[in-house]
Amino acid sequence: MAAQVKLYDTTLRDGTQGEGISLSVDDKLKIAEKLDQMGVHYIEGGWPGSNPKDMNFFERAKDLSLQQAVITAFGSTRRPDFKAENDPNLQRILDSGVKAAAIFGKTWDFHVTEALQTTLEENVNMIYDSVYFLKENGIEVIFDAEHFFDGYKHNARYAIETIKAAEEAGADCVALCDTNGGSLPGEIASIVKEVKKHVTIEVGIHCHNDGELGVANTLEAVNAGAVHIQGTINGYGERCGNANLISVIPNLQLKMGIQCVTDNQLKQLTEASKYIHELANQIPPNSQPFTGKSAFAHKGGMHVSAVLKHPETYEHIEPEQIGNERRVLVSELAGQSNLLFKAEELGLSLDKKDPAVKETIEKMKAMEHKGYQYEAAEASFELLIRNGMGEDHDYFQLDHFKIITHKEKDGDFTTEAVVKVNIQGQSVMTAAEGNGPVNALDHALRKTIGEYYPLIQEMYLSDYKVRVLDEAEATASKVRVLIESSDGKDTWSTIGVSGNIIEASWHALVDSIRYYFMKQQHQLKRAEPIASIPNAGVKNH
Ligand SMILES: CC(=O)SCCNC(=O)CCNC(=O)[C@H](O)C(C)(C)COP(=O)(O)OP(=O)(O)OC[C@H]1O[C@@H](n2cnc3c(N)ncnc32)[C@H](O)[C@@H]1OP(=O)(O)O
Ligand SMILES: CC(=O)C(=O)O
Repeated sequence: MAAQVKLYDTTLRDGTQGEGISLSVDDKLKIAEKLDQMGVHYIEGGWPGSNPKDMNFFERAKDLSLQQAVITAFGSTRRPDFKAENDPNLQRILDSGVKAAAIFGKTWDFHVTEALQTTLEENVNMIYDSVYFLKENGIEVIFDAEHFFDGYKHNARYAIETIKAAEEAGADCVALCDTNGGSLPGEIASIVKEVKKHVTIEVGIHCHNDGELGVANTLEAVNAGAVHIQGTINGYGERCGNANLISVIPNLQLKMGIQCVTDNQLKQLTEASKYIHELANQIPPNSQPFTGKSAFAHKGGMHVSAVLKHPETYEHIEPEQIGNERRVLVSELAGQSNLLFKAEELGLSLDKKDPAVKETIEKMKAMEHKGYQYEAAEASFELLIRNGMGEDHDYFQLDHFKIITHKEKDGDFTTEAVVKVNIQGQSVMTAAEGNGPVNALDHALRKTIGEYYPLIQEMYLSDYKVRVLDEAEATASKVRVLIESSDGKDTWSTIGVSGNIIEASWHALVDSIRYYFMKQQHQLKRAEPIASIPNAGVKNH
């Protein structure tokens, strides 16, 4: 179905004006390809008059084979008292070889006299001449009416005069900008409606998010007749960012019935959002609406119970429509529905009436009260459920461990750990060194049980996090250790809590190994029977 509105993405220009966002030319090209696949109609690649990187982007973008998106260059109107044909900024736009350009001009009288320091009349001429010059050179022109809403509120007559000058000079579209991001939805709607009485060309919208209304203001503008929609992926942009297209698109399509991309493109939204976060070196916020990890994550037992009966009880759309998924979290706020959902997800057949359901929930709540947080440690939680169902994954039992840390004045810091465990009735003891207590403990435990379970060599610790649970108690407080492990293919997280960081680490470490052995049970071979090894039973290194 044909699009009823046009999506204009400015991630590569306004998005990079956001603090901490910097993209290489390669990144920009990859993002441009992704935006095209997503169904975006215009991709603002940068400002050719600003820097050599942006110029290089336009040069290399000529080799992209895009399905539909038009690469667009950004720039400003000519400088006061310059001829448009002599203005270096406008010249760079022509040099970039684009078919479309967005140029911004002043529409707020205060900005004309105070920032540009020119006359109101000269500013109108700057707009007219610049648009005319680009149109004369065969370029589609979008006039970005900078500060339009603030300008309109201060001097409506002048603001309208500026956009009429752009229209008369041949602009194809006038995009009304809420540059300072402070307007309210009602103001946006009434001003867009008013503008539509004065111009006949396409009206567009470009909102910033300073009042956290970037998306709402954009949707209001569309309701009032705007058909050209500017925004950025994930809402990157100057100060608090721009209207987030990742939210604008599904709101338009699924709530307002305004077609802008195909249903298949809509399903790529979550993947596209993450991909662009990755290239921009940003950690995706879990709570990002629509595409965040938590956008369809249900934690409260009451919610889970209802969602399992009818998802729409606590979901505003079906997560699959935008390529996201429903998740159920486990915590002290869980009810039996959370547990049953998780069990099913894990392929465990657990009946609602099974006493293990109630017992496991009670045990989990008691552990959470001690400081455990299973939401972040799904492997430990799986062990807890399986344990509740009567499964035994106790591959070894601790007898004791000792850790000695040695530091000499101005000398090296060394740590040794000795671990003694029982494996299938045998007692085994090993020592190992490490660069700290947890590392030494990990090495010693691996050596000890490695003789029996060589599989342990396949897994390793990939992340280790410690959180002090009651900072007020200082060194007497509890610590929560979260360990992430991997075998190069999968990762899993386990947890330990104790008043002692080493004991907390031990619990997380042991859960990690148990979980891996449980998952790889088919490969879990035991080494030579210990009785055949001379002096078997106790090994001292
Ligand atoms: C609302 C927006 O987001 S607009 C986009 C803002 N983005 C950026 O600024 C990023 C890219 N900018 C740059 O690389 C640089 O600012 C450049 C190359 C464009 C200009 O650099 P410089 O020539 O050193 O000027 P500088 O940045 O200090 O100031 C901007 C000048 O443009 C003028 N100007 C501002 N808006 C306009 C306009 N719409 N039309 C013409 N001139 C303008 C300013 O009055 C100022 O002129 P002045 O130097 O005579 O005071
Ligand atoms: C043009 C632009 O980025 C703005 O006015 O915010």
